[in-house]
Amino acid sequence: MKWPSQQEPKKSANTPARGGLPDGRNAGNQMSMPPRRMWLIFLAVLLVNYFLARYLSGGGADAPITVPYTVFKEEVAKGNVTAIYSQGERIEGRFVKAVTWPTAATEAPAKAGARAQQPRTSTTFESTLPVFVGPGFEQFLIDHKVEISAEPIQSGNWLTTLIFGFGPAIFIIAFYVWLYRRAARQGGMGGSMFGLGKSKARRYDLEGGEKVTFEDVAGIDEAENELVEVVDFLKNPAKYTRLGGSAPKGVLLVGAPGTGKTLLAKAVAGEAGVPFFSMSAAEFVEMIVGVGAARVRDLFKQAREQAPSIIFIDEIDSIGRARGQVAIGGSSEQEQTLNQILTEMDGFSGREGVIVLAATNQPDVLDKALLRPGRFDRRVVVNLPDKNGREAILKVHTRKTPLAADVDLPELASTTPGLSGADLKNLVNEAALLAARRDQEQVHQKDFNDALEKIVLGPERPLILSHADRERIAYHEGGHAILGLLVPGADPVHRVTIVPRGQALGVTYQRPQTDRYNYPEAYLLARIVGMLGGRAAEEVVYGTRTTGAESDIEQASNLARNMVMRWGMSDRLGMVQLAPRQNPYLGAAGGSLPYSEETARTVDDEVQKIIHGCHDRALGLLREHRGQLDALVRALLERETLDEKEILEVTGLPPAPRLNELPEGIRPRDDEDKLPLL
Ligand SMILES: Nc1ncnc2c1ncn2[C@@H]1O[C@H](COP(=O)(O)OP(=O)(O)OP(=O)(O)O)[C@@H](O)[C@H]1O
Ligand SMILES: [Zn+2]
Repeated sequence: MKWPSQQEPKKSANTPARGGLPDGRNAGNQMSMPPRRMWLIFLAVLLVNYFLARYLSGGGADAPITVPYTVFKEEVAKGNVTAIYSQGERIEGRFVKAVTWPTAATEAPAKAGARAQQPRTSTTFESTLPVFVGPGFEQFLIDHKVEISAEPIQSGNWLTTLIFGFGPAIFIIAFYVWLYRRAARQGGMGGSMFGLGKSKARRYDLEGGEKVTFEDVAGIDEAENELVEVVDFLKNPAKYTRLGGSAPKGVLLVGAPGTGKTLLAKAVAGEAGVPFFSMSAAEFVEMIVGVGAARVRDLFKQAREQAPSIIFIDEIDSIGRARGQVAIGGSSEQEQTLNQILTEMDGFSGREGVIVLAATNQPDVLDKALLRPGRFDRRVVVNLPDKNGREAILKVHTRKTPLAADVDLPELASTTPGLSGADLKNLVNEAALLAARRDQEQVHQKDFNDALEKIVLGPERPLILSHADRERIAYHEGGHAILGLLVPGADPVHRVTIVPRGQALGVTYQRPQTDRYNYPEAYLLARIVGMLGGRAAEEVVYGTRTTGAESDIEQASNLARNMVMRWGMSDRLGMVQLAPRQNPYLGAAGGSLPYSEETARTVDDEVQKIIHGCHDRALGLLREHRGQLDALVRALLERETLDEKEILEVTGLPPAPRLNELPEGIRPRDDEDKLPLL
């Protein structure tokens, strides 16, 4: 049994955030026609070819009949042959009057094993001369006025030959030409099939991609503001270069996945009204060495021809890794590609009006050469949106969604810390699908909540649980929830459920009132008390323990360890850094800092002290408020899911007093000081 609780709707690794969505930027990736259908067309073409050939050769009235030499000689003797053409032993010829062969008479004694031939009538024939034909043969023909022709007799035959001989080849070639044209028009496959060195860059605006403007970008205002200047430059390059100043060439967009880097780049192009060439860096590098560099050249050439324009290189870290650090194999190819990008960027003056935007979520691994002046010397950080940002993004994506009156976007924004723009877009989409499935005309708040739960925890799991199990789960979740209400400084409890979902058998959601960028110690302790509340409730009620607290224990231990090792919250150890800071984009960083064994023991002691203290506090509070806990559990067993209002109603508890909140707007600089979410 495992019921990780108190999950914050943090972005989970398997959030099906982006990908399946109609995103426009993937449009050029695939041919619009599935390969299977192309094979069908190919087959059809071959079939048509076959039947045409058969018709012309077999079905035609003038198809020659094959006659024995004796019959041929007879017909010549009768004066019924006008002309022949001979090549080696084979002769073709034309009758005066059509002849039917084989005749009914000759058919009967047909030799066993001889191929049965259907009687046919024709004015042309073929035959084979026996080797013993003497010199008198020619005279014999002349006597019977047979013209000996220098050219093949069967006039219609060249077509047959052509189709038989070259038809399939011609059709195949035509088919490929057609395929290539199509692909070239789409800018997709043609590149990889026929011109490896062609960049597969897609001109977004030509693909029928909707024009994106800053209107479509929300919640990342700082990044947006920094790009306004780029737009201005593209619109009016002369203004900048008039006094000899040089224009921006490269801008690096840094931010977590799904924060809208691609969207921003498109918006810059859209605002400036210039072509947008986009390409993922991973696409540059193929198995064949040298291809990457050629593609880069081609990409820049295209962009320059259509300047002013924007080149967008996604995931630049996949080729821009510091040289020499790349894993063996493929490294030289990456290096070449990277060098080509550097060369191209040095090559244009900046007056040409080509601006290169590149995106990455790992700026620290990039080769320093990429970041030098004249290259990607500007860096724009795209942060995960804060509460107001999330609200704005939800507004953008619900523009076309019919929302019911009960939908509270600010509330939704406050329950979704850690979600990116792409996640929020996905949330709106899931909620709309859910509402449609429920035959509603509008999307309700409940649809959003259910969609969020599904995204964060996975779909509901139909588990058949005994009454005893359900009760135990209800007490566990009830413990988390009650403590969330009782402990000063804890996040408000937003929702409790004992519906199994994904890995969890039950969930208690708490939502921060504001985005916090700086966490007071009391808040951290309140969180640990809440995390330990599930197990504590089980102990108070049943006096026994289960495995259900595994992920609670994991989270609480991590938090306590960070308090001691990173945030100087142990009096015994003081403000000594014992664990490295975490990369905000990569989660926990590897490596550890050196310290003595004695310190290690002290760390363990201090962590244990925090955990034990919080555990005792949880037990004490729950014993004291057993009545409220029982009431909450009764309601949970009955209704399975309770929201904030219902929880306060059934427990009769007032919302817990809050610690002083940080004023909104206090933000860390860039990506530096943001505490990793817990
Ligand atoms: N700030 C935002 N405002 C509005 N929509 C957003 C925002 N951020 C992301 N989205 C939505 O999410 C989609 C995907 O975002 P986008 O591809 O721009 O993210 P990204 O940062 O480039 O991600 P990746 O690093 O994975 O390439 C966008 O098309 C857009 O619909
Ligand atoms: Zn729990």
